[in-house]
Amino acid sequence: MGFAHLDGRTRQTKGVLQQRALVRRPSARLAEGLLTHLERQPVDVPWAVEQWNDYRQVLHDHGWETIEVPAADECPDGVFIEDTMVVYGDMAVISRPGAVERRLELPGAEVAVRALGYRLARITEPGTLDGGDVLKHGNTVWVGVGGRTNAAGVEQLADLLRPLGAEVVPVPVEKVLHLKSAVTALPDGAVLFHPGTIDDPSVFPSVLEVPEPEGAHVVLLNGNRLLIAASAPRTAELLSQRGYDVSSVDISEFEKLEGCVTCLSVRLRGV
Ligand SMILES: NC(=O)NCCC[C@H](N)C(=O)O
Repeated sequence: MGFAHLDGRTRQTKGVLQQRALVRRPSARLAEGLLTHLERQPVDVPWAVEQWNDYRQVLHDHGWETIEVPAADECPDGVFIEDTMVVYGDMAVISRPGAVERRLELPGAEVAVRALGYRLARITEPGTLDGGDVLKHGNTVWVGVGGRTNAAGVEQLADLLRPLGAEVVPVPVEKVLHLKSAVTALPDGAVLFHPGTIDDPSVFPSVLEVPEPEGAHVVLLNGNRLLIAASAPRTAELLSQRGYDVSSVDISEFEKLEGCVTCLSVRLRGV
């Protein structure tokens, strides 16, 4: 017996829940990726590809099917597929990245999610929105605003998701690239954060402070299983002590480009 999380509600389904994740292979031009808050460092692209394969393997080990979005080799940041869309229930909202150069990444992402049967909507001018600015838990959708995502983008997303039962909450973000560079949520809704990344953590009903910035990023695999970056060993230990089954993956080459574990996939939890 599976459960489908559509329209923000959980419905029992006859089938086994399909866990599918969109991923996109790193471009050979990865080292040219955009930087906002970090100094540029040399990037070992072949090692990045190995890390990307390891990331996919952890998803596979936990029952996820990864679906490769058509390559975008001319897009250095194409591997950060999370930014191209926001999926809620049976709707995929195609983003309008705040960085103009990343808009070339959208066509392949749109083809892939349409082929999976999702209804499509899109953010349009003057709105901008990156998927990395959108954190969902239950029917609450927190959206980072002030960096790559502007107020018009938040408003458009709210207009699209409210009819599906979502409550959209804007969160000012300026110290880090995206909202999910600062916070992600545990299965129980507790929001992980490291001091100094967001001004006002009280916007979240429940928070858990973590000992390192990278510890704020987790991917929910299923049940109590989490994926975290190898650069957050103290947080991995903290979460293990709280009863979570934590898998670590080294994504050092992506972190050099302000990427994190959530950026490398779009997780689709549907039937
Ligand atoms: N969701 C994310 O946090 N994506 C990371 C994007 C990093 C990329 N170098 C950028 O600046 O757009």
